[in-house]
Amino acid sequence: MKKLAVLTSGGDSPGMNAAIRAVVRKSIFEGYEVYGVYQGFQGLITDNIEKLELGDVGDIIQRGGTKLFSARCPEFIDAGVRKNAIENLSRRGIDSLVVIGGDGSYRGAERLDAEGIMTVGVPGTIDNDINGTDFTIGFDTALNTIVDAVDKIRDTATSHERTFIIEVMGRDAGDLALWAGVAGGAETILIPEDVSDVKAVAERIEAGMNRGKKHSIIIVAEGVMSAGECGRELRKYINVDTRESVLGHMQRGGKPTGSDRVLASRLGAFAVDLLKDGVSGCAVGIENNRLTETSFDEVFAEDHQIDRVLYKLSQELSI
Ligand SMILES: Nc1ncnc2c1ncn2[C@@H]1O[C@H](COP(=O)(O)OP(=O)(O)OP(=O)(O)O)[C@@H](O)[C@H]1O
Ligand SMILES: O=P(O)(O)OC[C@H]1O[C@](O)(CO)[C@@H](O)[C@@H]1O
Ligand SMILES: [Mg+2]
Repeated sequence: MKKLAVLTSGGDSPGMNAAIRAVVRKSIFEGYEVYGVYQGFQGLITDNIEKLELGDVGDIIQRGGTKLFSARCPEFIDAGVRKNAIENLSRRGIDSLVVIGGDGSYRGAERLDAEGIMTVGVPGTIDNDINGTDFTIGFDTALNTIVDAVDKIRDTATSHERTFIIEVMGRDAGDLALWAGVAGGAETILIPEDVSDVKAVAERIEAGMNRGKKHSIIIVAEGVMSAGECGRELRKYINVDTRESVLGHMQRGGKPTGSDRVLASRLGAFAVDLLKDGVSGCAVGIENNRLTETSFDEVFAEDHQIDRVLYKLSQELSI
């Protein structure tokens, strides 16, 4: 019987459980024996691998986090360490692997594929920073978590006539900041894909205040600077009552949205389809609502780009 394994790696993201469920159920549907690797690449090295049955992935589609746990495992860069991981799979007769994770996890997945384990990547990260897909699993949930926080902060910003600086995650990508800024009606969105001119931001806030505007929301992506740094910079140019709010890891938790559950289900099952057809060394994605596969080489070829049209719109709407 063909054997396939699945793992989650890197920062967890809401919807990873739905993706695990899809991989497991689709694999069994296709006649595979399926294994769960616990703690990402770490579990491959330590041989933390268990056979999964249909019932093992019941009652998880609605849960945040990952049933298989996740880890950052820096030593996986070492080919000698990976050899041990591959041996742990081969000993069980497992020749196919689904890696659910972000861009870093794809690096490990690409290596495993080159070294003899047929591997497909599924984009699971809140950062939305992966080429070959319009959306990553968890992005929509994190976006909604941020928007909810922004709405709440706006209430108190209005009452106290303050400028709030809200720092959001995204590592080197500005997608969460941009989408949350548009959805939350932020006055300013600072993303790493553009030059951040805090003096110009201060001038805009001042102009707004002169027009009678009482409060302001600035969303700053963590890849630009911290909320604290942004506040200090801003106060160099204007005398404004600011408060900073770092949303932190709450952005990674919570029930996945319906969209993330459906996306995870589609992508997880598609990854199994590809492996069944002998296709590997690639990542699955969704582009214009169509399921696509993109070779790891192509995924890595260029830096992830922000949606420039949406960014321009955000500027037009926040004057
Ligand atoms: N060059 C590489 N070679 C082999 N493995 C790698 C490489 N880069 C990263 N990895 C593995 O992938 C793991 C996850 O990578 P990383 O911490 O960048 O998270 P990610 O998958 O990008 O997810 P997220 O950004 O959402 O946290 C690393 O801890 C490491 O085990
Ligand atoms: O949970 P950790 O290891 O602190 O990592 C935080 C990072 O992980 C992410 O949440 C997901 O990549 C980033 O947005 C953030 O920079
Ligand atoms: Mg990443």
